Amino acid sequence: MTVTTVPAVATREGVVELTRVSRWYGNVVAVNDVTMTIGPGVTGLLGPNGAGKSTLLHIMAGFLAPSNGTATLTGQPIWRNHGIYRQIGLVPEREGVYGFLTGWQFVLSAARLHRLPDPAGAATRALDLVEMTDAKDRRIETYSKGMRQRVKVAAALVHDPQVLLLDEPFNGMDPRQRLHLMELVRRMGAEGRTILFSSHILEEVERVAEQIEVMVAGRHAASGDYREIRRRMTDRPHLFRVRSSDDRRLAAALIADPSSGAVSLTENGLEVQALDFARFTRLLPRVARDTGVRLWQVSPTDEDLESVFSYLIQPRA
Ligand SMILES: Nc1ncnc2c1ncn2[C@@H]1O[C@H](COP(=O)(O)OP(=O)(O)OP(=O)(O)O)[C@@H](O)[C@H]1O
Repeated sequence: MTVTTVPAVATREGVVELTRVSRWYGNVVAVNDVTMTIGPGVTGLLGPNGAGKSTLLHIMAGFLAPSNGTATLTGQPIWRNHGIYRQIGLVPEREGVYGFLTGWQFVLSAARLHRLPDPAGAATRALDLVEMTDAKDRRIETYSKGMRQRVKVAAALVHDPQVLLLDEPFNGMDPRQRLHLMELVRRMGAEGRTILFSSHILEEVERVAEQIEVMVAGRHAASGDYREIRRRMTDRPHLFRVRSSDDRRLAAALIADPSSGAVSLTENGLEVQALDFARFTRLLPRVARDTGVRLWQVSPTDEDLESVFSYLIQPRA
């Protein structure tokens, strides 16, 4: 007997698909011609501030209409499709919770808004899932950041949606709270839900997500396994500024090694492009020692997130 497993993308069950989606606000193009498929499991949506992550999540949640293109879930359009809204939960970035309510009241009101047949039962299950049962009768204003986030997740999950979208869920949490929420996100993904969360921190994304989608300046910059994305980020040429007791002598010695690319002398010292990052970081102190040059300053000039991400969107040979 042959057993055939049908991939989720083929059946499109629980699959969110964006096809050539753009969204603009007046003159601002927040999302620019994005085509993306998000299937069951955990996917991280990575990008610097202003990349268009929140806009994309809101389009997927049915909160915003695309200005152009289509967004579907399980093959059905999302925008103004009430049946589909039932299958999506969104945890927004902003707090959006009333501190005077208890966790129980907050999640129960979400269940009532969905007109669930058994709101109390649904609220109990959702609070249990995020391990907030013990604290459910305390007012939200007494919760820690992590607890508030988990209660927001419970409200977004109260109708048991297939798709859960989380906007910067780990922001502002302490490490323990972060681990706890990461564990919850992983568990929900393993149960077969389609989970997409946004972040601007690669380390955060790669600890939870198998698949990463990278957004830069409204464009879909890269997509893939986190190892591949990390490799591309580390392998890019790095630019360093170096100040030393004898820049000229150091430059001559560095040029001789293939791990340094262009080396230029400037008023502020040397600018060295390291083609092989790991090799260059070993080379520089060795060369300085061998040539008797003292290093005063070694600083990366292109380490900000924008330049790392920009590198990802450069066309490659
Ligand atoms: N309602 C709006 N009106 C005008 N411009 C907007 C609006 N919402 C977002 N933008 C702009 O669209 C672009 C994308 O914003 P968006 O919030 O989607 O990015 P983001 O990646 O989620 O960033 P952040 O992490 O800072 O929220 C930004 O330039 C932003 O200023």
